[in-house]
Amino acid sequence: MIEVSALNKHFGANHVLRDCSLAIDAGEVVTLLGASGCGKTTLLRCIAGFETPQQGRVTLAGEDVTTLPPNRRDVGFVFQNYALFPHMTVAENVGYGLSVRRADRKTMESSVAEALDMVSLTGFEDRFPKSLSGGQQQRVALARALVLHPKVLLMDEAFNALDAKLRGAMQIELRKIVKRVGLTAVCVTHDQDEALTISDRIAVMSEGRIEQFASPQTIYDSPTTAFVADFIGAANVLPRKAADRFVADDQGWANDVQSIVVRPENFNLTPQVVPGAVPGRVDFVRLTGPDMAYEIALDGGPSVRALIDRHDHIQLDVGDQVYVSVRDKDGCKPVLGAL
Ligand SMILES: Nc1ncnc2c1ncn2[C@@H]1O[C@H](COP(=O)(O)OP(=O)(O)OP(=O)(O)O)[C@@H](O)[C@H]1O
Repeated sequence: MIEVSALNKHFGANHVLRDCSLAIDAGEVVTLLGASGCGKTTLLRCIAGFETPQQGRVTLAGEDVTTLPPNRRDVGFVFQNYALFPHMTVAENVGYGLSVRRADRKTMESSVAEALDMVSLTGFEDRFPKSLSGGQQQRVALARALVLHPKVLLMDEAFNALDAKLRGAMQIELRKIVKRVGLTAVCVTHDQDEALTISDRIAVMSEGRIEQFASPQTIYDSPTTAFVADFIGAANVLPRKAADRFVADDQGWANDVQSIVVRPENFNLTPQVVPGAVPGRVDFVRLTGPDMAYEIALDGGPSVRALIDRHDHIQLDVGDQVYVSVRDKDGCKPVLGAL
């Protein structure tokens, strides 16, 4: 549905996108995730038509749109600050795109009503943006994009203006709406929880490159690089030598593997000696809610993080001697690169 092929974008000497390629299926929700400045907004703007790459191609539904302006692409856009017109009512804001297209009054009224219904804002037609909550304003912005029935919805940090609790609720709601309508959506965020909540697939970006493009589960369970492992969820990224202490028979890891990733929940802690376990000392203990999070300084280094279910009833305090082993050797994942 959306195909981005070997995109390169420079701003002067700044090489912002480096050979970015993505094939996004119809009906998929994809997130571009990465730290500030990694190029995710620029990639979204190339898909929208606000930027033109120096090299590479963007196709939408099979049509090469690389050099077409935004209004000639069938895309809807939700901006970070919603960009609602303050002097227009909710209905006028939502209907704006239709009035530009000179839709007749009847079509306009029924389309606006339909779009407001999709975002659960029926009855808000005559209100002005400033009288709405942040979440309601975001829904108006979404309705304004949906009213034109675009093939593709693009969203740039669309949840930033909301407080943490509302943000979580709106992420779930957005995903439900997009799935119900059957849209293809591409969203930019720097927030890993948001990416995990709304996405079918996540493109993790670093320094203008797409490091990995896969489902949330694959990204979490099988990251391909040390960067991705560290960016999504908590991870122990261990030098290969250190990991060999836990996984003696080295699992046939390839030669170019530099690091091994062990998620904190894959470590087991025991106060008594266990065959194959590595001795260490508890450095820090923290309650996370359902789990206890431990930092353990292994004898001879390095430090590792372990997450233990409180139902396991392991009582360990700072300074205690402890033995660290892995629960599942298959959960020790070889990755490229190091931290
Ligand atoms: N119009 C522009 N002119 C010059 N440089 C730009 C322009 N737009 C973006 N850049 C530069 O390109 C790089 C990537 O910016 P971009 O906004 O794509 O990153 P981002 O990952 O979305 O970051 P953020 O989360 O902070 O928005 C940055 O170094 C930025 O300064």
